[in-house]
Order: sequence, then structure tokens, then C-alpha cells
Amino acid sequence: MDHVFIEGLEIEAVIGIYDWEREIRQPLVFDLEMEFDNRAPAASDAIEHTLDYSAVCARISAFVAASRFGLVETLAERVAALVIEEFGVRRVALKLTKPGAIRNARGVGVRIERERAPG
Ligand SMILES: Nc1nc2c(c(=O)[nH]1)N=C([C@H](O)[C@@H](O)CO)CN2
Repeated sequence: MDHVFIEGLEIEAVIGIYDWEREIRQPLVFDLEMEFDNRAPAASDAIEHTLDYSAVCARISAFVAASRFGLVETLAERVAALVIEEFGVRRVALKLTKPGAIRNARGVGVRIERERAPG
């Protein structure tokens, strides 16, 4: 199956479980692989037949920038659901990195894969 991907989408948000983290915005980095049949847009050369990665980036950026979750797990789950529900994606793999959260680690975070419910 084909994919449309987004690598290294950086967005700042309020995220974290500690009191001091509720007072600041921290950088987050998103990597997504979205299952999508690219044959129709390849045949028509028309943007309206694509899974438009610029539209997906804009929507994720708006959602994440306005969010205030504690755990990266919660945010990752919500972003995956948004991609599936709003963009009609059947399956998405999403990696959410919180860079610099842990001294001596380049990044920490979660990687999830979610599918649209059948039916
Ligand atoms: N599995 C997780 N572990 C931790 C999280 C998290 O969101 N998921 N968050 C924190 C703190 O907010 C941390 O990022 C502050 O440095 C700790 N562990």
C-alpha cells in the first residue's frame, strides 16, 4: 500500500505532568505515515485527489498548538484520531518526540499505529 508521509513537523505546546511544565510551551516533533492510494492523484495530477500533506500539517499544527495535555500518549492518540476522522485515512503510524525532555537523551516519546474502525 502507498503512503503519504510527514517528517519532523515541529509544533510548540503546553505538555507535561509537572507544575513547571504547565507554565511553558515546549517543542514537539511529529512524524506520520498515512496509508493512501496514490494512483488516482498520480493519474489526474490533481491536488484534490491527493491526501494533501499541507492541509494535514496545518490542521495538526492548529490542534497541537491549542492543546494542553499532560501525557504525550494522550496527544498522540488524539492526533491519530483526528487524521483518521477528518482526512479519511484508513491507517496511520505516528511518532511523537519530546526533544530535550530528558537530559542526555536527544528525544523521548511514543510511536503508535491506529486504524479506522471497520464499517
Ligand atoms: N510515558 C511517558 N512518560 C513520561 C511522560 C509522558 O508523557 N509519557 N512525561 C513526563 C514528563 O512530563 C517529562 O516529559 C518531563 O521531563 C515524564 N515521563
